[in-house]
Amino acid sequence: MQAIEKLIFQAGMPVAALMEKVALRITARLSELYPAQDYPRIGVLVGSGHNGGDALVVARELHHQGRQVKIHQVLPKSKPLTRVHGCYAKSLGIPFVELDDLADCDLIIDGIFGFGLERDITGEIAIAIDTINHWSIPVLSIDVPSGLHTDRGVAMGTAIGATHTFCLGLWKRGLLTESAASYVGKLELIGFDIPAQTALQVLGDDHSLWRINPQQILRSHLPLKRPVTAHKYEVGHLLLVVGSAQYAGAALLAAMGAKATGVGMVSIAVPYSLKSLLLVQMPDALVIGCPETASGAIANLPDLDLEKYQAIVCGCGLSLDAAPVVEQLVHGDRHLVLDADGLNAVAAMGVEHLQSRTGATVLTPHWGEFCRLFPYLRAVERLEALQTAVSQTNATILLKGAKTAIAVPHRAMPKIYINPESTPALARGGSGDVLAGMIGGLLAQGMTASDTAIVGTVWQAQTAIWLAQQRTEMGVDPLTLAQGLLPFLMSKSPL
Ligand SMILES: NC(=O)C1=CN([C@@H]2O[C@H](COP(=O)(O)OP(=O)(O)OC[C@H]3O[C@@H](n4cnc5c(N)ncnc54)[C@H](O)[C@@H]3O)[C@@H](O)[C@H]2O)[C@@H](O)CC1
Ligand SMILES: [K+]
Repeated sequence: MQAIEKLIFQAGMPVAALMEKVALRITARLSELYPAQDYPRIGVLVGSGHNGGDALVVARELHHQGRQVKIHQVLPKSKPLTRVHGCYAKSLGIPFVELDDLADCDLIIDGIFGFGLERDITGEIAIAIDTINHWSIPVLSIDVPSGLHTDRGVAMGTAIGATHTFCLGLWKRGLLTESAASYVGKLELIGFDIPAQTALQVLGDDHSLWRINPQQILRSHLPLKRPVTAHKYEVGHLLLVVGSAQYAGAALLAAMGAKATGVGMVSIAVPYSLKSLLLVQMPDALVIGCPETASGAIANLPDLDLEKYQAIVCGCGLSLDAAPVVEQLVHGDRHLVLDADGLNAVAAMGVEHLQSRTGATVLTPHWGEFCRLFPYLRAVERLEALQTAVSQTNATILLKGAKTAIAVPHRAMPKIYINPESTPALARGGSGDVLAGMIGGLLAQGMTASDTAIVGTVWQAQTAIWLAQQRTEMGVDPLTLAQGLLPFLMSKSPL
């Protein structure tokens, strides 16, 4: 961003004009989200740099709209442009006040730091940020919540917990990270017409990090279309290798996730004692009862011709006692989705066994499972760790979290796609089983591994958001989720 900004200024755009343009756009969007009748009193926090300059222009405009604006400057000195905006605001009679005088505001605008934050925040500014975080006043952060590292998304000492963040120009990497999720609130991009040529010059066209556009992903992939002459075995045969005496429900939830994808045929390999349970719940599935270990896990797969399956999902509720089965599948050539104990079994056998697989491999770990798979990456930043993990395994890895990241093998440098919209309603035992089944169902129907991971993630997250609006976050249990996948799609594109 700094390099792009420099080129724009070199080409002749005056710095002050760009600040004016950006701040007017911020003001326009702010006025839509926080209308004057509901938010008459505005507190504006101003730092020493151009983030503070933006905030001062917004303060001026809101003052002219007739709102009661108060400004608190956190540092005595400012950059020249910020200083002159401050002088003009004073000349208009906008009061410059102590921090505590903002406590009665309806909205706080955070213009303390943007991408110019250089070091940890300490002393009075840290105290000010912590104080604001204790108030229950909505906060709108300009560019980034002050204190958050623009690239890494970690708090530098402390950081503002924003209600809304208006990111300026281009998405900043840090805002999309897992660690930023609890600081950024709702994210919006405020564009300011960066010339495409300038962006290309700085960034090139082969980026390794992408922000998923959920609406576009859904529109272009779902519902899946099948040929009019489709035969059930032409629209995918999926095998699930799942379940144990201890975790029977996971098998069922994975199967329900798979079913929602419309896959032509679902076969479910479970320990023999679970067979009748699965059949009652999934009469359309072929249930294969397998020999069991003493603990009720799958001991081995009976003589199955794995060639007939287009994809296999392995791991949901499996238990580690079924590790030999995971090993067999990893050494096979089928497209394979590994989840839960499937991942733990691979962690025990060593991830290097994935490298030579000929079929596609999709791993769906949360961070704990990821660290078991790649213990030497535990201390590395999440997205960097993900990139290394993909390079070493040649697998598509879906790292679950508030900002699920999907990393895909791509020449020298894996590509990472971040899902920007989700809901904590999904933080619930069983959500992952549904997802693994969905990915398997899509994979069996011929979608590429990377598309299945992206489409599955987006479809699940958007369904959960939709369900949470109707039933609250408490109401999005995995069964409801699996059953909501298709009604959600219908609500998007009624037939
Ligand atoms: N993207 C762009 O091209 C545009 C950027 N603009 C704004 O400019 C911002 C960047 O402005 P700046 O480069 O002036 O940087 P900032 O406004 O983020 O802050 C830099 C100032 O903070 C001080 N500082 C940094 N870390 C500190 C710490 N830990 N404790 C105390 N002081 C600290 C620095 O000495 C410097 O004075 C963007 O975030 C955005 O809001 C807009 O004005 C217009 C367009
Ligand atoms: K800010």
